[in-house]
Amino acid sequence: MDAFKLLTRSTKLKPASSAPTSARLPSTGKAENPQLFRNAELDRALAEARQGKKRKRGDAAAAAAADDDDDEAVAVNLDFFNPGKRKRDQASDDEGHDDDEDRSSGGEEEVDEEDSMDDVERRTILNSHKIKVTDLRDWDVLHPTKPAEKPKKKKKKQEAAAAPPVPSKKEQKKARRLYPEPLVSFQELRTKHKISKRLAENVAEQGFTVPTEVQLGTLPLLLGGSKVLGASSSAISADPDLLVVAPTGSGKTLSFLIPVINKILRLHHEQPDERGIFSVVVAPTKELAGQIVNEGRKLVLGTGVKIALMKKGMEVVERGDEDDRAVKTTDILDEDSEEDSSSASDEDEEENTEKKKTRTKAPVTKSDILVTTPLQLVNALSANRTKPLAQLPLVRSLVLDEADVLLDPLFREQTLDIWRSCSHPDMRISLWSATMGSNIEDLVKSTIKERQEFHGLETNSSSPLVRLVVGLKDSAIPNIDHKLIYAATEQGKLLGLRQLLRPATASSSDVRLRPPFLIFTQTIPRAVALHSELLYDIPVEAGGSSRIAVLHSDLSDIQRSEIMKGFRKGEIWILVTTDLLARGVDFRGINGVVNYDIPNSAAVYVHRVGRTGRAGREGGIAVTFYTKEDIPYVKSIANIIDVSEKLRGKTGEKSIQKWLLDALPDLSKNAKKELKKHGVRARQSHNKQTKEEENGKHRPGQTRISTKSGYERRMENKKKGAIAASRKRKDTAVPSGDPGSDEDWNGLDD
Ligand SMILES: Nc1ncnc2c1ncn2[C@@H]1O[C@H](COP(=O)(O)OP(=O)(O)OP(=O)(O)O)[C@@H](O)[C@H]1O
Repeated sequence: MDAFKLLTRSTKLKPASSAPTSARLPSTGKAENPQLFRNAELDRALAEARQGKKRKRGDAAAAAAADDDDDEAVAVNLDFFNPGKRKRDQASDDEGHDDDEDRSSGGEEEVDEEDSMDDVERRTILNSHKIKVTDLRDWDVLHPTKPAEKPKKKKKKQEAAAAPPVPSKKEQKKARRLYPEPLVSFQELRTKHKISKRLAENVAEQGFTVPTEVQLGTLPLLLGGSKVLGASSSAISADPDLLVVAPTGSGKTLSFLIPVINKILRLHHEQPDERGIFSVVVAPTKELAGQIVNEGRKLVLGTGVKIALMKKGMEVVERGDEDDRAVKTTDILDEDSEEDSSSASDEDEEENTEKKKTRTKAPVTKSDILVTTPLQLVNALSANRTKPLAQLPLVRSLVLDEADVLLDPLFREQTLDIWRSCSHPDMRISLWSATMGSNIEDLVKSTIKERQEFHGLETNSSSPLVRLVVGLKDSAIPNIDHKLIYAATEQGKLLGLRQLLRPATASSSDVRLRPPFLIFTQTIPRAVALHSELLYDIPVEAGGSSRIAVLHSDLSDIQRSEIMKGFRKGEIWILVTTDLLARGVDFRGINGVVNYDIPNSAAVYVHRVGRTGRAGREGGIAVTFYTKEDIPYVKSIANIIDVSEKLRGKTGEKSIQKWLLDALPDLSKNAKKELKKHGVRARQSHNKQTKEEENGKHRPGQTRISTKSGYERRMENKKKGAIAASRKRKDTAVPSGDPGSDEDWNGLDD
């Protein structure tokens, strides 16, 4: 069934050939290449150069294999558990899953040093894929001044004269650049980085052909086993704390899960008696946390590593407290309220219900990896805030996915609490997002220091904080088309949206958006209202109202997961939602995103539109409607679109004309803050009189989602109310003189 054809209600659709984009829609399948910044010619030249280098070595075997499969040709030392050694021990993993496999493929060969890339190759590959790696340590840590040796007087004078001048900022910046050896193929995970065979097989099982840029850059850094050269050829030790900014849909999940699982496998082998939570992955919403667990489950299959989603009532620490055997708990905060704040800070706040119930203490989880939203884990660590925060003493990796939002004021305290509760001296943190505010780096640096001091750990300069940026920081992916459409009024937006739903009625130059797609609104009530407005826009032949759904944090967990399933399966074609789904959630074949209401910040725009164009898929469209009220807030979005098109090297007419960019007003810092916190004020509380309306700045109902005029709606409501009242009068025999009967009737409320 062609969803588009049915939605257009037209049989006069142009054939696919005349609509060239349809051939490469995200929903049509796999992307040819998930790398966003590749240079095919350069890649070919490098591959040839590497092959030439191997042949030169006169190693006949390597040369023969290089023609076949480059990675197999690498003479391998597969000592997964002992990467520093040259020879492989007969290691086995604790569960015995990998034992035989590792041994059989291990061999006693040595790592071929010459297979390491030379400096020029590393730089060329990293630069061509727009990967920039920077050592963020303070300059005096990076270049400590040598302690005075008490030299002879004469020598002391000479030394003082020859003391190196403090380098300029530019020189420091250059000196901070790092050039880790990139991962050119997934096979190298095994051959160079010695991950377990089973894990490597699970990765291969996913069917990915080449690593994405973020995988290419971060996996070697996090897995170790290869040199990380600095600009001045100084090497750093692996296993750093890592801050990653990489485009939406670029495969960050795999980038952090592989090293996390690999580290745990190593720990299982080295310390078989030590069991507990070794890794914590924090994500801002349940939907994203659930998705990470699903991805993780595919990777841990048969490795003996366990991954679990944090659930209410789950015990994460052994308290040894008898009171806890059967505790009366007060679930002060429902986690939905936490997600609400991530979705739209302004949404009508859900009343936090206090649920008092008696429960028996559950056994402590046996998972190695715990994936959680911040509040859920903090509640578990503090017994719903009735006890001091417990520690997580075994955690070696803490992953903050969508780190910028987790460190935003809304979640900051909870996230920092989790961070501080990880007390192991070897704990490393990695922070991932497609956007990262400028304040995050300083916050991360100070928290690393603070945690070390808090736990009395030694400040370890050999575990640096490294930043890896793919492409341009805080920019939208270049492989989607952006449309910024002026709709003047709320009614104009609704008309515009209906035109997208039935493009056959629009002219050929108009945007064509094929389902499945997402529609974002500013608040939950607006999402609900838009959903009911569109319910009957889908023809019955196409499945009618069952094809459109609304998802927000006021729904129950079960409803939320049912809708997610329906959308993933393709049963739901159009999903109206809030910013709850703006981040992280991966619906691979989404053809487009509609910003029915403009996002609260440029960062939210980047994340919302990044739900399409995943893993390099072409043909995704991002439509943003704006009204007169939005004009003061549109410039940052227009700028993002402009930069994205420049990145793409788009020729011809640009989506954002220069005159528009020049004409749009800049937003003050305070106004930006205000917008981020509250959204566009005019549409804050749907169906209620807003402050602006009260002050006469906006006409009443101006921001309401409806094509009907206020007068029409009032008349309709009156009619409905009158009918309801008359029924009520008929149905219930009202005892004479009952004072409640009149007061109960509230049909005329509009
Ligand atoms: N090397 C690869 N080749 C092809 N597809 C890949 C590769 N790595 C990951 N993917 C796929 O890319 C999609 C996006 O991955 P993922 O959800 O990890 O992106 P992300 O970078 O976390 O995005 P976001 O910033 O939106 O959270 C997933 O469907 C994943 O399976």
